[in-house]
Amino acid sequence: MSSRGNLFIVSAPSGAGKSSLISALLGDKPADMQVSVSHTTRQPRPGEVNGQHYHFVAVEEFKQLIADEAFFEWAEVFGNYYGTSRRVIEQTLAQGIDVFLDIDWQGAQQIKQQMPEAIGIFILPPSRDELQRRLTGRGQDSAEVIAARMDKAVSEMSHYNEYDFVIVNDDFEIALTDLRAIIRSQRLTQASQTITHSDMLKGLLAE
Ligand SMILES: Nc1nc2c(ncn2[C@@H]2O[C@H](COP(=O)(O)OP(=O)(O)O)[C@@H](O)[C@H]2O)c(=O)[nH]1
Ligand SMILES: Nc1ncnc2c1ncn2[C@@H]1O[C@H](COP(=O)(O)OP(=O)(O)O)[C@@H](O)[C@H]1O
Repeated sequence: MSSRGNLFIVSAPSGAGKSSLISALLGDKPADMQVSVSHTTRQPRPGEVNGQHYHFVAVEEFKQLIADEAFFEWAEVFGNYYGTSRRVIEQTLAQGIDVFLDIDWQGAQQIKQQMPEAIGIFILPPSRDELQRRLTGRGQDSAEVIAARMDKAVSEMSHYNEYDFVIVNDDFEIALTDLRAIIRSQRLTQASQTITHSDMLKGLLAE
């Protein structure tokens, strides 16, 4: 008997390292974890693949998906729309696979309202200076976009206390170990396991 997967929400200010952490976590494609691929109306960055990093869609298409109630949650971030497909999440969780949502605090609030058992994880950078360095070092955005992202970072970070867990991504390997520990501990909760109904437990507790 397989149990339902856990839903993990991972949020952070842009540049804090959440994509890197999620990629490292799912690097060798474990069968029991998947990252949700969002829809967005923003332009792809160099190297981004449609259907892999995001489903890149036009504004009209996104609005139609909203009207069709196709999204579990959606939000406007940096002037673009982003949304999480409801059907894919439901199907994946039903297969017993854990799902990771890389979404902002607005989306996290919507998910928590609909699914309070979802686990919220917030990633913080060690300092503002380091955040600026990482955004610049990534080399994917113009100076103007980076300045806008830095402005947004402070308001984004003010939502850290709405999450169940907070990870400071200073040393990458430590942050990754912390992330793995959260997932592991969540899988060991009774609610995540079918252990209470298992033959093993019946055998252990039999009079
Ligand atoms: N609410 C919501 N936010 C999303 C979704 N997908 C991505 N985001 C957030 O949108 C913000 C911008 O993402 P992106 O353009 O990829 O830039 P990045 O933050 O530099 O990786 C980040 O905070 C993401 O977590 C989504 O489906 N829903
Ligand atoms: N712990 C870390 N120390 C130094 N650089 C990091 C660390 N974590 C991530 N980075 C780098 O910072 C940049 C932003 O990381 P990224 O994962 O794209 O952030 P986000 O998805 O949160 O926007 C990338 O160039 C990444 O390699």
